[in-house]
Amino acid sequence: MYRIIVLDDIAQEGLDLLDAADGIEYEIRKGLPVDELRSALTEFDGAILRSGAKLTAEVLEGNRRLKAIVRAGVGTDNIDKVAATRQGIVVMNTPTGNTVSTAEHAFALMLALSRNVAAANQSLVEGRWDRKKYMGTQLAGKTLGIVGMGRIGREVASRAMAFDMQVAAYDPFLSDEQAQKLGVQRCETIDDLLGLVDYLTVHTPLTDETRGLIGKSRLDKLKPGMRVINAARGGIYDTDTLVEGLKNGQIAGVALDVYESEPCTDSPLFGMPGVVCTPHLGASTEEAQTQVAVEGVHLLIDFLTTGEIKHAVNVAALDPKTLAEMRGFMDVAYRLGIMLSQWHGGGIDTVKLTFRGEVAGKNTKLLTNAFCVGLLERALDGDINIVNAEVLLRERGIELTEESHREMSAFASSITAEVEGGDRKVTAGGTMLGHNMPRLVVLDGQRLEAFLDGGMLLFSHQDVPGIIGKVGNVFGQHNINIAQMAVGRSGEQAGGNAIGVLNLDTVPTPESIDAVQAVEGISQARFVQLPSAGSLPTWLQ
Ligand SMILES: NC(=O)c1ccc[n+]([C@@H]2O[C@H](COP(=O)([O-])OP(=O)(O)OC[C@H]3O[C@@H](n4cnc5c(N)ncnc54)[C@H](O)[C@@H]3O)[C@@H](O)[C@H]2O)c1
Ligand SMILES: O=C(O)[C@H](O)COP(=O)(O)O
Repeated sequence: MYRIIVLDDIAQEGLDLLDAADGIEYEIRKGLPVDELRSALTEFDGAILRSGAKLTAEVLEGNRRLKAIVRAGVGTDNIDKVAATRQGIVVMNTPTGNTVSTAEHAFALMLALSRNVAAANQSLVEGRWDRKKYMGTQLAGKTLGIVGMGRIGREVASRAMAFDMQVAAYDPFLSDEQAQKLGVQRCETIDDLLGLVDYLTVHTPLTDETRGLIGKSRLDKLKPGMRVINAARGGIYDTDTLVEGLKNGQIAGVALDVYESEPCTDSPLFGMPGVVCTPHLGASTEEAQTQVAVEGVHLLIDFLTTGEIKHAVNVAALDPKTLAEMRGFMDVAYRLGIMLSQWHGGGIDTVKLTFRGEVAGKNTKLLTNAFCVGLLERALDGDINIVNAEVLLRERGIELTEESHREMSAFASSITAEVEGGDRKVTAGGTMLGHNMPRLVVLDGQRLEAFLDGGMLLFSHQDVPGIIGKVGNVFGQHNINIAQMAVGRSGEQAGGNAIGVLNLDTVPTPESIDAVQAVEGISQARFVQLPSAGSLPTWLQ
């Protein structure tokens, strides 16, 4: 008998499936305090939950029985995935079941803001017939800004267009071509978007990049009198900034469904004029709850009874022999992905991977997935791994092609990646030299040899005397130590295009990068951050 624990309210349709499944029994145990939760989990093989239960490292630590956790919903931020992975627990979610309901809720909040629905209702039921006070604004003709054009962001966009709104969007993975197809105006940066929009809605996970997206430094960049909506994750807008913006009129309305800490029954925003809030109801429709419960229960039963893993958001089990054999080149592929996402720096349309030599005869899917993890992980807050990376890449409309050639190039094995989007194409080749030493051996067609490690400054330049010395001087003046340096060029003759790579001991200041960029003969300089050995994902350790 497999035992499943149900930790939050899920739809009856999901429970009916559990009742009907052979070899499965379940218990509903909601609202357990930490100690009881920790001990309860040791009696079960699988768990299913929503955003209520918190599966922290403390709760999961030492568990030898639990093998799978299913989130009946999207966000897995209430599950410590690093801890789960270390415990060998697969974490899965149901990425699409509540997409439409959440988009509709964001839209409901936008309409409620525009027409003062909540405040007018409150005033009426308190006995006032106040038609003057609640003058609203029309959505048609206004511009909606969307940060995060994933599943929910795109559904919101199509609804906004049906309401005759213009849509401007920012998402690092949105290319011009995709934006054109979706009928939205793509903004290069978040700041480009902010000044344009009458309404702003966010549909990203909470990451280091999205936390405090609207904070004090951006308040005066907003179009005066605009309105903001958050049905993604609490913390994306800074609460104090929203309060200040409402008070000084920079912001006319705030609608929130999510909070930094939940449950939340106390916020300085509650009760302020122009504020409408709901208690995390985005996914609370009969349709969404039925879909996520049914899908979630299927995921658990299939995993426990057949070993099938779908929609995993942490590391999938790989047999130890394959992993040992492939780990070095998976590391190369992963680092090339991280480097090229930053070196390209914009929306990506196509990725081409070429495997040469011995590695071409191995399981190159693992290498492709490792590359895709590197390419996307900065935008996806770690909810990406070697199991789901390729699917997530293709879901974003990025075309992926792979080629394998058994004959060797200059190295026994190598990986070349070509990333294209907008009018920019970047390429990089990598290999392993020695034991566990990922190296960059080609960048944008120029041969070189550099460590794929830590902070790196990449710069394209003319192959003329004096440039390297000037770059060295800049970093000397800014007290930044250069650990390693490599230069390369495509041909044998001087005078053409060349590339330089510096491994730096500290993160350079924006001023120092500007100073490098200003050196005559340098066409482009960019700092990229790669992981050091201690900060690799678990599947590479
Ligand atoms: N309120 C609710 O009940 C509810 C329901 C479902 C989902 N959510 C939350 O909504 C969020 C989005 O869900 P989804 O299914 O659309 O996810 P998704 O993965 O399909 O889309 C997220 C998008 O955000 C983009 N992104 C990441 N970092 C970014 C950044 N710094 N700037 C701009 N864009 C960035 C990604 O490229 C991606 O396209 C999740 O956090 C999820 O937990 C809330
Ligand atoms: O990430 C999600 O799926 C939503 O935030 C919904 O959360 P819920 O399942 O607790 O309603």
